Amino acid sequence: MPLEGEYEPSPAQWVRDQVELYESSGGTRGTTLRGMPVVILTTLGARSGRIRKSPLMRVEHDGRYAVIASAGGADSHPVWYHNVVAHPRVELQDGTVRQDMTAREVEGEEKALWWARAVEAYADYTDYQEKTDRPIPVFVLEPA
Ligand SMILES: C[C@H](OP(=O)(O)OC[C@@H](O)[C@@H](O)[C@@H](O)Cn1c2nc(=O)[nH]c(=O)c-2cc2ccc(O)cc21)C(=O)N[C@@H](CCC(=O)N[C@@H](CCC(=O)O)C(=O)O)C(=O)O
Repeated sequence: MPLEGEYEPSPAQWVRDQVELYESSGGTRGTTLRGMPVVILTTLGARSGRIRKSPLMRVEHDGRYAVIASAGGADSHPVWYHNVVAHPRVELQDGTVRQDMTAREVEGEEKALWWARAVEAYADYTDYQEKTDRPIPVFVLEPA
């Protein structure tokens, strides 16, 4: 059941453009960043209730995904982090496949396992965590 609400594009032009290309091509174009696979996370705004879409690196294992709230190693969480906390029912588009998912933040050993998978998919996550004292949150997404 798709999330309902008015879509509010990102204020960041490059993000908006990637979402637009990804979606308008049915998930056949705009699906990478520097050659590495990207997914689109759709969330419900924690305050606005608007539909928000965030391209994120693809981290997948046995049909489950992780999304990493790295924000390039910034000292504060990306805003979409608060949306997922407030509304764990999200949508994920992986290429041509779009799924309803439920997100939960993971800690401890489970986080370490998924962090290793994330770094394998996108090595820059290691640099991002070194750049900030903020523990970078990891959500695991499972089919709703
Ligand atoms: C700029 C800001 O974006 P953000 O949600 O902080 O997310 C920043 C980035 O994480 C986001 O742009 C990602 O897509 C960047 N990004 C990645 N970001 C990551 O954190 N991890 C990744 O793996 C990642 C990969 C990636 C690949 C390709 C690409 O093009 C971008 C990629 C934003 O959209 N702000 C909006 C508000 C958005 C919002 O959700 N507002 C909530 C309020 C939430 C609250 O504050 O409670 C609401 O609508 O209610 C605004 O200022 O109007």
